[in-house]
Amino acid sequence: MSTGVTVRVIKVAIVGGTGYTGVELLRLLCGHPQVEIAAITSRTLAGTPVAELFPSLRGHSELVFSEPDVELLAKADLVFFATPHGVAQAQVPELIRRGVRVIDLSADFRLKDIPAWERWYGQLHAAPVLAAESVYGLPEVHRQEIAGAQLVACPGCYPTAIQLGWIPLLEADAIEPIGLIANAASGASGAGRQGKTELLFAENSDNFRAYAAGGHRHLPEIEQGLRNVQPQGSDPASLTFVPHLLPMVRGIHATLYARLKPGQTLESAQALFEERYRDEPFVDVMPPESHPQTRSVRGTNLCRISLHRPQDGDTLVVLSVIDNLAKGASAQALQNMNIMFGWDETLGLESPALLP
Ligand SMILES: NC(=O)C1=CN([C@@H]2O[C@H](COP(=O)(O)OP(=O)(O)OC[C@H]3O[C@@H](n4cnc5c(N)ncnc54)[C@H](OP(=O)(O)O)[C@@H]3O)[C@@H](O)[C@H]2O)C=CC1
Ligand SMILES: CC(=O)N[C@@H](CCC(=O)OP(=O)(O)O)C(=O)O
Repeated sequence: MSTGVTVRVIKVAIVGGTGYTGVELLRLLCGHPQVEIAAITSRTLAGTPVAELFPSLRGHSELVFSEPDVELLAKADLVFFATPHGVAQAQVPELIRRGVRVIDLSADFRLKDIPAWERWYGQLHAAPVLAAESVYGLPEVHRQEIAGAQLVACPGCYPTAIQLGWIPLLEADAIEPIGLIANAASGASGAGRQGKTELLFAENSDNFRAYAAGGHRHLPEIEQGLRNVQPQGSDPASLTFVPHLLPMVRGIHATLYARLKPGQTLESAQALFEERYRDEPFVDVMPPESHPQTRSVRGTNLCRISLHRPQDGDTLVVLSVIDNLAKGASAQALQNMNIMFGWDETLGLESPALLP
């Protein structure tokens, strides 16, 4: 997709460059022709060359980690926050005042319901007005608003896989919106690059388990996104969401269960998906009854989706896979950047998945 806008090189900065989404952003940005990476921050490793911490970037980056200083960040045209929740909401207001554009990968600006955010994240929100003004960075729904946004809140990884798997059906009022069920499993990189016992190799390998089955903080984000696309007057979508931890590094596999409304079939649902995502460069609607694999999207910005109708009953099963660090975080952030600056949406995101 070409917008005809004049192409220029912009300066970007990454806050949180020692984490998994930060380094994934850096990997992708190194191959982006319109971007100069002006700064990458770490409080713990300021002064250390990036390629010393991440040898995969030797020969690709001469950058040295800096302290996350607002004067440094304000020199950039665009700042990515790849930090735990609570960090961006404290630092973004000043950058916004100075006219810098921001893409936040954390949950700080995703929810419009601030009391809900405060309940789920257990702290007061420091910038509720900015949260109200931010644009939710799911391009398949908000492309136009993203183009003009100063602050984009990148969706969470589970919410991306799950929303893309149900949006065509809810927009067309083709499924019962109440009582949806989402079982989703994530690779361990979804939990970030931090030392938690349950993420040790000896705990997580050769093992499979659910977590937060009684309520995960992505639930309100998913419900907000699903309700946003429903026709007016519909019963608001509600779901049971159970996340699982997979003994692998990257990838999310979501299995979504919904009841078809009378008159709907596998074929009509398949037609809805094919029509809805026909022009989407990063959503692949596979033939019905196929089985998308996380491996087929590893390192890419793709979401691959397939539909099933077991035993010809009234349940429609949607399978949706993404790479949590890519379409679930950093590659989606790049897609948002491309839209914000009027570039081809696929710039820097063209490579196929890594195999094996
Ligand atoms: N991992 C995933 O698959 C996904 C993650 N996300 C979200 O993206 C964000 C980043 O995730 P991830 O990369 O996994 O996290 P990591 O834990 O791997 O990295 C966090 C980074 O933030 C920096 N940081 C921590 N506290 C501060 C602070 N107060 N000020 C400035 N920098 C700070 C850390 O560096 P240092 O301490 O050296 O400064 C580190 O580089 C999180 O909000 C996460 O929920 C969203 C979608 C998917
Ligand atoms: C496997 C794993 O632990 N995954 C993380 C999801 C990471 C993510 O997307 O986080 P935010 O929405 O907070 O940005 C979790 O369940 O907390």
